[in-house]
Amino acid sequence: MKLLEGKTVLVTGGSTGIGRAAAIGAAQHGANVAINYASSDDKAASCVAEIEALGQRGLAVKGDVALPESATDFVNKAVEAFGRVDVMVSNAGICPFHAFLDMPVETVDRTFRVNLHGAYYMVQAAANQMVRQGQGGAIVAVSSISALVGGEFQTHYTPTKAGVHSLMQSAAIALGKYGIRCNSVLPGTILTEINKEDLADQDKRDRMTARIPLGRLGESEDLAGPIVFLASDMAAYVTGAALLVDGGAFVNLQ
Ligand SMILES: NC(=O)C1=CN([C@@H]2O[C@H](COP(=O)(O)OP(=O)(O)OC[C@H]3O[C@@H](n4cnc5c(N)ncnc54)[C@H](OP(=O)(O)O)[C@@H]3O)[C@@H](O)[C@H]2O)C=CC1
Ligand SMILES: C[C@H](O)[C@@H]1OC(=O)[C@H](O)[C@@H]1O
Repeated sequence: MKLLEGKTVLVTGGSTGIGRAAAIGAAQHGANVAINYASSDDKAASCVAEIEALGQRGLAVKGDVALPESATDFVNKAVEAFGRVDVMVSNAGICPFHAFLDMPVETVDRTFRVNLHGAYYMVQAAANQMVRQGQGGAIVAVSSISALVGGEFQTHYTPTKAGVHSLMQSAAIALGKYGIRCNSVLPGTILTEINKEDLADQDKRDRMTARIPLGRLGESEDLAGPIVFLASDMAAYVTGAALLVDGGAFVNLQ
């Protein structure tokens, strides 16, 4: 059964990792998909090619999510190409690992702007388009297990993920009257570009893996199903929810 037949899905940070897996998952479920990305032209083009190979329409729009104008530009270009927006997956994010006491101001500022401000502008732009269309919609934000727990080298990052989680809760209230559902996924540790360097440390990798009841770190594709589900009518009565997708890591205290 295809869950997103005929829908238009927008994904920020769709060139690689979780965003790319979400974009391909949406196309496999019958959606036309527009992706935003920051700089990886070749990877964005190859994602569009993969969407088109699935028989769907694809579009890549370059833009820094930290800038409010990137959000309106992304939504406008998607509407120009596909006529409407049914789903926004707000996913783009960065995590430049760094110690707390000497954290550069620029690193804090950039991480907040990309991860939190970026999500805010994208969600707002998509919601305005959905309200104009008058037929509801679905917004799925990629938050993190890090919205709930800390990280020594992520003091600038975990607050942004808690912020994204909170944004989805407040947006669910603000947008419910328009039939727009807002939910977040909370991935655990997923093997992508964002943590390639950090997880090159085999000791850390082994420690992270040992905490996971399902016995392995996640792959980007592990997020595709949960994101497609929350975006689809199968989740018609789900809003303001947060779905952990972490192999059980969060609950594994002892
Ligand atoms: N991997 C993990 O363990 C976890 C990841 N997450 C979250 O998942 C999301 C995706 O991360 P992940 O797939 O792992 O990372 P990747 O580094 O693989 O992908 C990041 C994506 O975001 C895009 N991006 C980065 N900065 C910007 C920007 N300023 N404007 C627009 N696009 C941007 C990148 O585009 P480009 O390629 O062009 O730079 C790329 O498409 C993030 O929000 C992250 O916080 C949450 C929990 C765990
Ligand atoms: C990038 C990290 O490996 C990853 O990001 C998160 O949000 C997870 O908590 C992991 O720490």
